[in-house]
Amino acid sequence: MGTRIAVVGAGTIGGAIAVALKEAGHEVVATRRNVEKASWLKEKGVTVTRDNRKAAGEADVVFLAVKPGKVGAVLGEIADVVEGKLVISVVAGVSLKELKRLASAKFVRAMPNIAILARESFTAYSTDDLDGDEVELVERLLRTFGACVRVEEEHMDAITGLSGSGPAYVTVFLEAMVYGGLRVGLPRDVAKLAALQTLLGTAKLLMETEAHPAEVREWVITPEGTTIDGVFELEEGKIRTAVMKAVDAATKKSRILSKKV
Ligand SMILES: NC(=O)C1=CN([C@@H]2O[C@H](COP(=O)(O)OP(=O)(O)OC[C@H]3O[C@@H](n4cnc5c(N)ncnc54)[C@H](OP(=O)(O)O)[C@@H]3O)[C@@H](O)[C@H]2O)C=CC1
Ligand SMILES: O=C(O)[C@@H]1CCC=N1
Repeated sequence: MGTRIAVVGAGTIGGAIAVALKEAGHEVVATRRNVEKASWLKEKGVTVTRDNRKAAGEADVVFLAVKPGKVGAVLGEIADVVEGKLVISVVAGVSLKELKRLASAKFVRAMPNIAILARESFTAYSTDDLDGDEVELVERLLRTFGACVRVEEEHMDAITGLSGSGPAYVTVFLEAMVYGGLRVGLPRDVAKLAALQTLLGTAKLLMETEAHPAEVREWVITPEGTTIDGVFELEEGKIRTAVMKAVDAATKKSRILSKKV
């Protein structure tokens, strides 16, 4: 049976959450102030309103998806109607301790990514005072987004820097792959499909074989062949350092976001 869900803050990620849950058979009400910008949600059967208190008050589970700087005001507005309820926050950088200071709800801190739109999110979550049935409900809801893993809260900022922000890094790499293809004369549509399918296929291969990425790379590099020349250029461009620095910078930013509440 479907659960009654309110998504408070139906922007980019809140909208994706609302649609995924609606399509999984739940009753979903989504809120934002500019409701005219949420017509795509209505088309998917999500009820849209400006009324946070009514939406949260009538729901069994509330998702919180506003920006960190809005959490204090929004939780202040709905605190009494979410008392004792499950509230799943996907807000970057805001700790369970901070959330509990703002309302007496049963909080879950979760970090999905935009691949919810394709039901292929990696979502990590953390919580400390839910019973077994509540944890089961949370996982059932989060699994509608894609893969879901429970972690200690100390890892949530790093998860934000790695997989929460990750789709942005991957699209930079993908765009570069496509440009590389254009530079050596491929038609645009072929270059795009070649890059996308290569990413998808490599990820699937690594998942299925559980091989280390370095091992798969060795399978591709033929001695004196083509790939080693490409890999040589990548290493000279310090791609690994660049990606590690990107994850590090986003993690550090997540760690300071709590100060904005
Ligand atoms: N984008 C992503 O990939 C991810 C984002 N997140 C987290 O999700 C949160 C939202 O990010 P994102 O979706 O990118 O940002 P958006 O700006 O797209 O969404 C935030 C939404 O909150 C709404 N909002 C603001 N104030 C209120 C209010 N008082 N009541 C109800 N709704 C309100 C805004 O709409 P309006 O102005 O119309 O009210 C807006 O649509 C952030 O905390 C971020 O850390 C987490 C994982 C991934
Ligand atoms: O950029 C942000 O702050 C959010 C959190 C993770 C992805 N987007």
